[in-house]
Amino acid sequence: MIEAHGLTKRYGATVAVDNLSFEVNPGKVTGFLGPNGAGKSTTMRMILGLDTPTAGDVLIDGQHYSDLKRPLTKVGALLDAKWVHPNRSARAHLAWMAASNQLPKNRVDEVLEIVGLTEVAGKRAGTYSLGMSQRLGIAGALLGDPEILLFDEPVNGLDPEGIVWIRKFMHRLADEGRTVFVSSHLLSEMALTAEELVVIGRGRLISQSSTKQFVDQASGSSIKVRSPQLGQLQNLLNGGPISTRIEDVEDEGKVLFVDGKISTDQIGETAAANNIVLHELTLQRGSLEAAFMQMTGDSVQYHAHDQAGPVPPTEVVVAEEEKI
Ligand SMILES: Nc1ncnc2c1ncn2[C@@H]1O[C@H](COP(=O)(O)OP(=O)(O)OP(=O)(O)O)[C@@H](O)[C@H]1O
Repeated sequence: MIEAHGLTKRYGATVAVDNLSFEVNPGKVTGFLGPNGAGKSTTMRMILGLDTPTAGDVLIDGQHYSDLKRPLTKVGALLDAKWVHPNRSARAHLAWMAASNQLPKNRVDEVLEIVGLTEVAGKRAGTYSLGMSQRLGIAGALLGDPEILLFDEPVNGLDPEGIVWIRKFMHRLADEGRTVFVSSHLLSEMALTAEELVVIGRGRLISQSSTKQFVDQASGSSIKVRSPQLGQLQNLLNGGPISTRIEDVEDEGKVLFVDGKISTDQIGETAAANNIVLHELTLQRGSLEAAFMQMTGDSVQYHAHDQAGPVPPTEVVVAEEEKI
């Protein structure tokens, strides 16, 4: 478990992390989201004792990172994939890391096998592609078989197969009961990978919740109904704590949208009890991207000049890989 309490980091006049408190629990993949410059990397560095907080505290299972005796056996991290001596082979690099934490030598070949680098383990790390370097970084994080794993942008530079591999791999690590904390710019990837989210903007906590709650709270959801008896159904539904509207939708004709505290089950049952034929009954959830834009709108430090307007809710939770 990772616990941050009032974590703050100032660099001169810049407040990189501002009174941030959150928890990352075992058994789940927790995503760490925030616009560029929000303070994600600074927070990760403070968790790992690479930066000292100006105020506040962050603990790993109740201890500061600097107090861990053999840190690699407790926390594994991938922060910067290119943080490897370019003339060292992957095997030599991992052997050096293993020796620094009194880990058995055979663990090096095990982790190389896990990340699929066995065949190139003797090559100089400087010749690796970014994707291979990411895999080497992940191998390093796994060396001590730690309970807690931190990954900063782990899918950077990976091809689609590599992205799917890392997603499944993170789920496996969480299923084994480990704490997995991962930052990414790829919202669609986070929607598939993370069950929990810590969202920050300008160094401050915006939200900590499940991914589903985050999407539902921020962008709402509505129920879409198509039926040849729309008016009749609308009359039956009106009156409760909900709102309804009928709209003309291209290629679909008239569609009833229902917002508020009502489920698709309840609407289906109301329709059946009144012999109303339904052609469609769909819960339309917002996308993670729409929720993210809405929740972090004011905290984006560097806006693009041609920034698009708010993204409307879509039926599909996950859009194709879209960058923040
Ligand atoms: N060593 C440093 N000295 C001065 N300012 C810094 C330093 N490190 C980070 N910052 C500033 O702190 C803020 C947060 O940066 P950080 O890299 O933690 O954000 P981030 O969320 O990881 O961003 P990105 O997604 O772009 O990597 C930024 O304004 C950044 O310019």
